Amino acid sequence: MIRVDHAEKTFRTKKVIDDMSFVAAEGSIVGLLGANGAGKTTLLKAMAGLLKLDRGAITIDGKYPGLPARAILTYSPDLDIWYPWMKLSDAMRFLKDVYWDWDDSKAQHLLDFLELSQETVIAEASKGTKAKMRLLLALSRQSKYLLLDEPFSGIDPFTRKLIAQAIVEDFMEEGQTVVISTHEIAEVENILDEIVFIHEGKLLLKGNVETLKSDKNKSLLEIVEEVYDHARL
Ligand SMILES: Nc1ncnc2c1ncn2[C@@H]1O[C@H](COP(=O)(O)OP(=O)(O)OP(=O)(O)O)[C@@H](O)[C@H]1O
Repeated sequence: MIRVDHAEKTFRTKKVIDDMSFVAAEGSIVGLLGANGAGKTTLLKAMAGLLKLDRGAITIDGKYPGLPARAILTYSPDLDIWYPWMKLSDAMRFLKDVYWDWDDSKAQHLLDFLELSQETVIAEASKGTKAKMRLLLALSRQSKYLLLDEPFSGIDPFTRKLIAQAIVEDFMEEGQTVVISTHEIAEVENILDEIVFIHEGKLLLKGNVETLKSDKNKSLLEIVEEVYDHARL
């Protein structure tokens, strides 16, 4: 379980995470939703141990982010982290050398499904292809916790839906917990179990997607838009 407990983070004078608390239960897919600048990446980085909170705490199965939790968590950032000369095969080899949970057969399956070539130089690939490569590199590890920052950004809407569904049906590990930050609410609402909707660092709405939808008799996008409009008044 990932537990976020009264998390706070300020950059210079701006509070970008403000007294945030929620839980990502084991085996669930949680959508971290919010407009540009809401604080999604900051929160994911704090979960991954890449930045320190000013107040509050995050734990992953009771362990603090960073080194203690690294063996059970994969963080896939929304940017290129590879050297410009690296081919997809170089990045795959690197991760295989570093992580014991790299799964060769899953990587091969993902190469076929996402129609990727190992020979492609990552820096030279299109935006959509880079996004698919990031997904392959993240999903080929069998880690218990998976943090995906904007995994569908740059992928066309038709393919997005297909990939989102495949993540759940074909590529998720048993009991794996996935946190996905995204703006693409309509395309992913079918795969999400829970949502955490944030705005300017504050938590506006959290809950089970099916319960929220049946309580309000609306789509997830409509519910989130309503809450967002209300918060901006
Ligand atoms: N290192 C930093 N120094 C100063 N401010 C920062 C830093 N990183 C993020 N911020 C600010 O924190 C706020 C939240 O940024 P964050 O990247 O977490 O938002 P986001 O929800 O991921 O946005 P987007 O959807 O546009 O990617 C923004 O106002 C951003 O400018």
